Amino acid sequence: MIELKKAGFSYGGGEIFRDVDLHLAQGTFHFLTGPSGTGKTTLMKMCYQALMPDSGTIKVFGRDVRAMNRDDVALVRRRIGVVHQDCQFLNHLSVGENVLLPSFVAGRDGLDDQRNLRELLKWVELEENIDQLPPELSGGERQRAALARAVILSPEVILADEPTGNLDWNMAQRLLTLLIELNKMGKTILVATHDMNLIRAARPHVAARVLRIQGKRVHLAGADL
Ligand SMILES: Nc1ncnc2c1ncn2[C@@H]1O[C@H](COP(=O)(O)OP(=O)(O)OP(=O)(O)O)[C@@H](O)[C@H]1O
Repeated sequence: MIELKKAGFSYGGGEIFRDVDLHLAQGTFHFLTGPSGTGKTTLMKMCYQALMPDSGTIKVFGRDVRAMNRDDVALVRRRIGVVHQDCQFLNHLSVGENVLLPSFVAGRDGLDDQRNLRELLKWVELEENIDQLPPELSGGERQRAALARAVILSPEVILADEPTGNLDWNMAQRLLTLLIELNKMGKTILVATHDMNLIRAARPHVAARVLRIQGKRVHLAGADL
């Protein structure tokens, strides 16, 4: 689904990645770890074309990102759901409107998605919160709303950036369970996290691989976590 070959990236003078190889095959579940500031968010942005590599290639759904025009990028992005580290809600819109936002941005008439909305909010246990504003939600509720928004267009790939970062352990486990459910439905999942306990908790339920950013490259970690 997403493949990086010898990809390099710098912010101005600051090199973040050099010769990164990465392959997220269909239906796989990966965790992405690494100390703060090593580039987890940056790598995710490269995967959904918010950032272009300076060198090497990135293929998304088999297509080289450099060969895509803006329309191609927009179409590809609908196939990738993103849970941003800070959720990125529009605080003047309700939870329901925020979850439906990708549908409006994609120019869909929204009817099917509105039918999906209630199902989706039920799935993340937020059906009572549909008319609330994002600032009125707890941290765990916000993360679950962000997950609902990431999957409203039924993407094939879900990228979640520290989705459990500010949550207590029970809430983190609930969110992990939702991500594992999505993977069992065939979705390809990449979760950036600092939390080794989260990775250990996933082990009995999903054959997740662990990627570690080290020395500006992405390494497959061993089983010794
Ligand atoms: N827009 C930007 N311009 C310049 N430097 C940036 C920009 N965004 C991130 N960086 C730098 O790039 C490096 C990687 O940042 P990134 O946010 O990808 O790391 P991270 O591993 O996700 O960190 P954290 O775990 O703290 O969220 C950091 O040193 C950061 O300061």
